[in-house]
Amino acid sequence: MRKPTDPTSHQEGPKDPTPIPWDALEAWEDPIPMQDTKTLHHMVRRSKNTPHSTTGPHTTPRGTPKTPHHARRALPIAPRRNPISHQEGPYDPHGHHEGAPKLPHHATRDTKTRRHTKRGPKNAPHNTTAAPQPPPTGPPPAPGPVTELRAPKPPLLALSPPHGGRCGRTRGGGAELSRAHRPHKAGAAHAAPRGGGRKRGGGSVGLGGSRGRGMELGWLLWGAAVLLLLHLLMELSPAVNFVLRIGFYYVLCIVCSGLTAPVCLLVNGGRTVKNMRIIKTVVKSFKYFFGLRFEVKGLENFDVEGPAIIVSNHQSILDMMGLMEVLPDGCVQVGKKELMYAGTVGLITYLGGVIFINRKSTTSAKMVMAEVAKTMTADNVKVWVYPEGTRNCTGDLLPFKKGAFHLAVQAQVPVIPVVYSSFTTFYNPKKNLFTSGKIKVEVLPPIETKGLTSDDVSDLTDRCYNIMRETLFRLSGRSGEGKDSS
Ligand SMILES: CCCCC/C=C\C/C=C\CCCCCCCC(=O)SCCNC(=O)CCNC(=O)[C@H](O)C(C)(C)COP(=O)(O)OP(=O)(O)OC[C@H]1O[C@@H](n2cnc3c(N)ncnc32)[C@H](O)[C@@H]1OP(=O)(O)O
Ligand SMILES: CCCCCCCC/C=C\CCCCCCCC(=O)OC[C@@H](O)COP(=O)(O)O
Repeated sequence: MRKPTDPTSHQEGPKDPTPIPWDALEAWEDPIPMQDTKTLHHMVRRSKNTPHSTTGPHTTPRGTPKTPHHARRALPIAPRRNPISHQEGPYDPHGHHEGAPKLPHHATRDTKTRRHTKRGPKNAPHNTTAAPQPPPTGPPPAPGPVTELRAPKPPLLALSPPHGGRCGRTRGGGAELSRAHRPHKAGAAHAAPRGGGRKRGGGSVGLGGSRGRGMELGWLLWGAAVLLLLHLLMELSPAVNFVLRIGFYYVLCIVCSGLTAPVCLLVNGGRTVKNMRIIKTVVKSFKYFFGLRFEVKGLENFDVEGPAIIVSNHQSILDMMGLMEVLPDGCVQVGKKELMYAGTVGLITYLGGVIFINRKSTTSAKMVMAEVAKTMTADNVKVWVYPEGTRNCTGDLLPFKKGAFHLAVQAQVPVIPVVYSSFTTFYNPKKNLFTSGKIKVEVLPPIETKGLTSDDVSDLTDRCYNIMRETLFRLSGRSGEGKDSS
């Protein structure tokens, strides 16, 4: 591993190739990826250094990429290769699954079918208890060695393979379970409680349908009454309206993230910017729930050759909808690292390749940004930064932080400003205002940074700020304002 002699030298601009400050990056806390990549790193080291490991060959999954864990943490945006050490060979997220711990699937089946053993053959080959088992379908599963059962958890990138592996086994297991249930249903129907039989498999027709229909009607009426009450409360109280609408947005984000994460894992195999396409498709439907409309101009300005830094104003958590409305392909966002802990939302942002920064540590944030500057060109990604650094729903811009502009100058890539009109007419948490509304979005022409150095960053920041502020006021119907600001 390459070690720098001067960990602060990354600030010196593009002409001075920056050594990666490995030590400081190691110190950067990043629990979700760290946990997994540490395991990975540990496994890689052990397999390299101790080929005759006492824990056996299964402790290191075959196909594990030989990648420094901090490197993958910084910008793991290219799906099949190590985003920093590009020379280190192809990165195959699916490779882990070959070595993933394999539970002998009869273990799962045994616990679930023990109740139905009367119909099984007396000498079921894999049964270790006194009770016989139902006949196995297909070849009898071979229990793995103890070391397999104790193999370390595979890294997050290997949670769910796109082909075979766990998916295949799960399907098989499911089929056997349903077969195992059949004799139970047929033979013990008389012992089942009445309600249970009725609820499953369309039993309501045969078993007192009118009472079942009455209950269903009751539930429907209750549901309708609750909805009506909520509607009335929302009409009468702006606070209730706000809480319910924003609460619904949270629930939507959490639920959709939870549902989308497995899809991302199955389709793309792990953390990759490609997942953003899937996330975008889902999030683009959210606006219909809230009566929001977007009027977008200037999308052609995204068509720059190669990577770029996109900067935009940040008004609310609702910005996710606006972001996904225009997000170009191959673009990741810079986000605060606290997002990682937001349950399923944290998972989906992680899978989408969001670059997490620690706002409480300037040094750490700057180092992550410097790392991104190096890798974004090689990986050909665009990086979306909110230069205000926090949400601001006042209808104006906060002063810009300079991280995005340092990044652009270091990578010598253009800055593309994107401006969203003010939300204040339809969204204001202080006034409990959240109604439907129209948002105007304008993608402005790219600002070149070729030949600029770190000395030019302040000017670049001011230039961008002024253009964006002027545009914000124009889009928000406050023309004439903001022209003289600096
Ligand atoms: C399927 C259903 C899904 C449901 C929906 C769920 C999810 C959607 C999925 C994905 C979307 C995710 C979107 C995530 C969006 C998240 C948004 C945010 O989190 S915004 C907050 C985080 N972002 C930022 O803060 C970026 C802006 N900040 C900066 O750029 C900062 O500069 C910084 C790099 C963070 C550092 O900030 P800090 O306050 O610590 O320092 P200063 O800015 O004051 O800088 C100090 C000093 O250093 C110089 N500097 C800054 N950066 C650099 C650099 N890279 N290199 C060199 N020098 C640097 C700076 O100029 C200052 O010096 P001086 O004063 O002399 O100029
Ligand atoms: C197990 C823990 C469960 C935690 C529950 C999770 C709660 C969060 C769930 C859904 C919220 C959806 C948010 C979508 C992403 C929003 C990104 C965003 O806009 O973050 C704000 C950040 O830019 C600036 O933060 P601050 O203004 O500085 O603050």
